[in-house]
Amino acid sequence: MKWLITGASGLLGSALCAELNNKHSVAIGLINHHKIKIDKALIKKCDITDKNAISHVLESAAPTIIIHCAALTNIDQCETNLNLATELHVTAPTLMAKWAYNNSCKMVYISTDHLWDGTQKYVPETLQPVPLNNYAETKSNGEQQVLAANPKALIARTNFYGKGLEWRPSFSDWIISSLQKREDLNGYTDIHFTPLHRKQLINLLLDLISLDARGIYNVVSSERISKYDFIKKVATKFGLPEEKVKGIKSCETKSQTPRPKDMSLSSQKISTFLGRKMPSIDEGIDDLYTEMNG
Ligand SMILES: NC(=O)C1=CN([C@@H]2O[C@H](COP(=O)(O)OP(=O)(O)OC[C@H]3O[C@@H](n4cnc5c(N)ncnc54)[C@H](OP(=O)(O)O)[C@@H]3O)[C@@H](O)[C@H]2O)C=CC1
Ligand SMILES: Cc1cn([C@H]2C[C@H](O)[C@@H](COP(=O)(O)OP(=O)(O)O[C@H]3O[C@@H](C)C(=O)[C@@H](O)[C@H]3O)O2)c(=O)[nH]c1=O
Repeated sequence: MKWLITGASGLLGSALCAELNNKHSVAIGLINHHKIKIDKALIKKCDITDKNAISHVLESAAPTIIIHCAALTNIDQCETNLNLATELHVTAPTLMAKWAYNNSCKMVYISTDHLWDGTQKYVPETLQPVPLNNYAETKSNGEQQVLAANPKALIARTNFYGKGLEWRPSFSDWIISSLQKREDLNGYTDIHFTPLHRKQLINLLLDLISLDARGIYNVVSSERISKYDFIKKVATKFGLPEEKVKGIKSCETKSQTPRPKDMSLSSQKISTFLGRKMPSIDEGIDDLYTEMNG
């Protein structure tokens, strides 16, 4: 199999390329501004807002699977640069999805838990998105257009953490480095999510792909947790000063961009499809501990 991973210099894409190499597949990773070396992966620079550049890569690489991880993940920047968010979340993946459909290639679109107004918990795949911001709006449009162009595509809605990159610290890096420096941390008690450790996410994605899953799947943990409780759990596991973590309501900090409060997704569909329960929060944090200390 020949894999094409967009966003190979990002949190998910870099780890995916590394994992695929462990499994003896050919992985081509696309980057834009940040150079990265990944053992045995072929890394190419390609600005995916350039349609000709994408078409050239697709024709010359001829992948059998595309995993679209590239995105504008800074939510505030999506508010000020709707065009770029639309290019990355809608236009480029739709072009890839069409190519994939015509060339017997599997298309996978990585989506998010950010698509609703945050008033419901454990949201199932069937609930119509209610986007609160440009990030959510463009990711939701991207899902729809990719599926319209390619009904065999897989859309994976997720939220994940894990060791970050020099230029891209992750949510868990933020927690660990702040507490290591004994800085105070404000953890939101009113924002809930169902995150996975990135390694778990990658294993689940590979399982879904091997079974040719199509349509929308939530790829999330089995448990919902507040950001505050998650931060406290990480602190406990890593032996960091828990007393530095303060519980606050998200409205107590100034955020320019509206964000959903409850982002928890239901894991029922994927559990039924794969025939197993999704990981718990503690299992994910154990994996984080192994990753950071292994
Ligand atoms: N991180 C998270 O907490 C969550 C992420 N997601 C989704 O998961 C996916 C992966 O996210 P994550 O790994 O965090 O993303 P990152 O922000 O870590 O990485 C973004 C990637 O997109 C690439 N990129 C940006 N602009 C372009 C461009 N014009 N042309 C080519 N590549 C470009 C970047 O390349 P470069 O740096 O080289 O410019 C980088 O490799 C995304 O679809 C995101 O929406 C969903 C839920 C939570
Ligand atoms: C969670 C949290 C964040 N913060 C701060 C840190 C950070 O700079 C800012 C935004 O936090 P987050 O990065 O968690 O939130 P956000 O930017 O909303 O992260 C999102 O990323 C994208 C890509 C997604 O797809 C989402 O689902 C979501 O995880 O708020 C706190 O002060 N306390 C907290 O408890």
